[in-house]
Amino acid sequence: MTLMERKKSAQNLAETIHSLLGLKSNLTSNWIRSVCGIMRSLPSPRSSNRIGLKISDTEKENNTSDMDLSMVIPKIKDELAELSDCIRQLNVQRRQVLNEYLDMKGNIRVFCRVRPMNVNENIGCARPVVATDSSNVFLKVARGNNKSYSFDKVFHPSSSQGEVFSEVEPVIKSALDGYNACIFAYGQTGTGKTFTMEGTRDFPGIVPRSIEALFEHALESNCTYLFTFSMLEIYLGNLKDLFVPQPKKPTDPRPPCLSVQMDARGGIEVENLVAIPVSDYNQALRLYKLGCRFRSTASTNSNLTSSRSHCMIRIKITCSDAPERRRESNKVWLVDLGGSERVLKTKAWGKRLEEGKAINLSLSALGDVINALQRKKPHIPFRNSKLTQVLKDSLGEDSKTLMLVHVSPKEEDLCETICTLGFAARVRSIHLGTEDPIESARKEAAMQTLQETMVKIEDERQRISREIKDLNRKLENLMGTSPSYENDHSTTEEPEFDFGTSKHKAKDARAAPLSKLPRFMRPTICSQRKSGTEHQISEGKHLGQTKRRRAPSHRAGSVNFPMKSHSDYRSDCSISRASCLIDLDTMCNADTETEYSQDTNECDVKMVVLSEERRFPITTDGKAQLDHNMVLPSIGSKFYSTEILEVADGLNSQNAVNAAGSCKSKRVPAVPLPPKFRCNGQSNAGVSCTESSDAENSPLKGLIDICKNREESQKSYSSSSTSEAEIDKLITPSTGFMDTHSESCCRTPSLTNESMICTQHSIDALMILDHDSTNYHCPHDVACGRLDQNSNNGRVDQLTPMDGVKSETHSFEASPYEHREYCFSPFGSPHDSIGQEKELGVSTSNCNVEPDNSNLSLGLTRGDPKSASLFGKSTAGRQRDMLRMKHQRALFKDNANHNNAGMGLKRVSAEGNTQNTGTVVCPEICFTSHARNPFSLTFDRHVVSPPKEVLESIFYHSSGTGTPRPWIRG
Ligand SMILES: Nc1ncnc2c1ncn2[C@@H]1O[C@H](COP(=O)(O)OP(=O)(O)OP(=O)(O)O)[C@@H](O)[C@H]1O
Repeated sequence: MTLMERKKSAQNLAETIHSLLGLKSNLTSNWIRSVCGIMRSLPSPRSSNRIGLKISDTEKENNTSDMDLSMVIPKIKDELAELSDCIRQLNVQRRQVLNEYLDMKGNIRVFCRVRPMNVNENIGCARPVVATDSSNVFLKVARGNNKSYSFDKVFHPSSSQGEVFSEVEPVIKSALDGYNACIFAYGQTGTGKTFTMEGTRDFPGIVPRSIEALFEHALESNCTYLFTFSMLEIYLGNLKDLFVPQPKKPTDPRPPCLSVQMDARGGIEVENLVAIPVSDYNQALRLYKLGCRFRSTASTNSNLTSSRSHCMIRIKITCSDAPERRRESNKVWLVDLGGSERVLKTKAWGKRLEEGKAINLSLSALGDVINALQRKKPHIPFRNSKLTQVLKDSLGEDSKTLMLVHVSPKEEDLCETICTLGFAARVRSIHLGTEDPIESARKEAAMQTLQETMVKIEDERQRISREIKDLNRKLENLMGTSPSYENDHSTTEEPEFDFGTSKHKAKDARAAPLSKLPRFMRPTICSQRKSGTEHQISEGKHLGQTKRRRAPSHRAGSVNFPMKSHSDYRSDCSISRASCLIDLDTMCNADTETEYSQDTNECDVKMVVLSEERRFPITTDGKAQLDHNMVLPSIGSKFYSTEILEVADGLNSQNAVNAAGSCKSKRVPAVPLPPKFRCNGQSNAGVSCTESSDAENSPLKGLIDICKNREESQKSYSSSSTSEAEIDKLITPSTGFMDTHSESCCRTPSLTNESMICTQHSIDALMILDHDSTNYHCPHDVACGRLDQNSNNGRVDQLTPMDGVKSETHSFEASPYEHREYCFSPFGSPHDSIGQEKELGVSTSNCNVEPDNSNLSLGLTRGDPKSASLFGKSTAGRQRDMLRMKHQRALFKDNANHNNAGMGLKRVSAEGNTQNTGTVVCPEICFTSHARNPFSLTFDRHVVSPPKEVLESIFYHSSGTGTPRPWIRG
């Protein structure tokens, strides 16, 4: 037999056998075995794989030319189709099992996360009152009278972000299966809700991880998904789209408020909410960061960057080619709720009080709703708040809900912790000991079985995936083209639930040895502790951990709007009807306020029909109009027709808006002044100044005039030599004012020596630990009046000659994990000298006083405070800066470039420009620390303090107690 004939006969035999194999049910296994034996004995045998033909590479090389490809290829394709069907069925099974598993766990699950003590709390008197195991929280209320609360899962203080997300992951997974999902972070203010949801650059929270997981799973799937990303906040009962540019000035037209609509099937839609399609993780993250910038945050007694609203992220998922999905279009809500707060404790007033009340009301309404859902009550009070209205179709039986309750470990927060845990217990409807042990054991066993089933399904999927991969490769070789079965949805070697492969994701070291299991099924640190198999791994310490490079999120407050009904101070935004219900003078606390939820009528579902002009306000500024048009949905968009915008358009327009002056629109919380310091005729400046003839005689008059002239002529400072000369004259100390050598400070408060008092108090009250007290002063609660040159025609009449000088150098060390804004004033704390504490609320307001002759050189170093470096001072620069600091804010930023010893001092001007500089001269220093590690700040001060009456009209410090100071002495 020639080689050619042998090949031909082998081929024919193989084909014959193969066709017979199609009738395999009629053939005996012995017969197949013997035929296969014959085939193996033939030259260049063709081995058979599962049911098809397998051609070795060498043989392919030799025989491709004469093989009858038209026979082999269809068979491989048939095989692939069969395997794809298998995978599809396994997917359906997996979905069912996952859903069953989640149902058993509960469609509404409540987790608890206990915040770790921060450095300041550790060194202070606070002692932790919260102890946890994997599902219980124990409160040390009194000796022998501990309280305990049970949760679906408890994350203790050392739990990592990855651990938290591992419990959230199944919900995200089931969102891809078409279920609506809702994940909340609830808790007292300052307990770490934003940390859990947003996280930091190095410790990304649930939002970035969820986005990433969604895209990863979608990629692995064989379906085509469309994701759209939206962000809104509920601020004082109003829905605000965080992607719509906010007005830069109070007079600018405001974008219309969003309204909630319901369709015939009970689906909820937020009308006009901008939804931007995103196709990958990076796009979504960019949008998220963008939206975060417009969130309303403010400083309170409890948290320097307190969220004053509920921030809601909506990811809408649409998939039309997966009939097995629960819905064609569904949504995931990720909600960072505003912090519940006891108004009496936070001492909030005015704006902050209203915000706190609005937050408490809606949280109470949310608790009512979830409780009613849990108890399967016939009436669910969705209409009691905007929050619950928006989430109506995402809470309930057909949805997955996760509530992450956050508590503080501090003793002084015990009351709030009890309230929070009580709320959680109410939501969960289960208190410790009320669960039937037999029933829970049965449930545990069933869940265990489901877990095992899922693992089996996952194994099978992987095996078939590998086969598909092999066949595809062969097909490619035979055809010389890419495989036609590219959409095999399980081509990856990784288990479907393992997210550790993403290039964006910080890898979880614990994933490796337990990779057999989906991550959310792997034991957590808690359970490992319980079972004695604890891995001593904490977040950030993993070897080889890939850090996610996330830019630090920037926060900015909302734009100020004049509030008519409260004319004695500037305020922002409108007041909801809910907040109006409550008398501002009433001293309530959070506990009593929660009773108001049923009275709130802020939440009626309404159809807002806006005129064209209102939807698209025509401004004289063509660009502004363009911005709005680019981002707002189209006029014609009706209910359920939220326009989908191009992500690039949205981002571009936002960037344009930001560049145009987002810094300008940052919140500058205004602080009302007591009547004695308020002057007639001035309302929009924090401090009003009557015109006084004394001003004409003021030694600062020259300086004031210079400023005025400068504004009028719009000249740059540097170009005005006259100005500089005059400034020089004014600021140069003549009678020993500028003592450049540090001298020891007068520490004896003496009303007769105001300059010393002021200088010392500014440090004592704002920065230095009060060793005699168990409490700390609240350094950030600096309320500043404004001497607004525009509104006051440039006169700063109350400033009188300077009468003191101090030069000091101090070094401090900030605590880690701070993402805070600090303010301090070289003028000092006047409340002692005034003789009474001013309970004027809190603010980290800009200080817009005229440049005085205080001079600060600021330097920032990382790590060792002793090695703090000072930026050099340049006389010329200082003079320029002194003027520039008017209406400016000094902002420290943790530079990404760690090699830079100075770490970069960035100044943000009123115009939004930033410039690196080494010297700051300003009457008040405000800066934001994004530092994760301790850093130190060293400054030289040369303060010439104004006399008491000037201080009284400019600065007030609230006397917040109990709030840990962000600073410790370095
Ligand atoms: N698990 C944690 N690990 C480390 N730091 C944390 C943790 N939780 C919270 N923090 C820190 O505590 C501070 C307050 O947290 P955060 O701002 O997230 O609180 P919040 O509950 O969102 O407050 P609010 O409701 O007022 O907005 C932040 O500096 C944050 O970094």
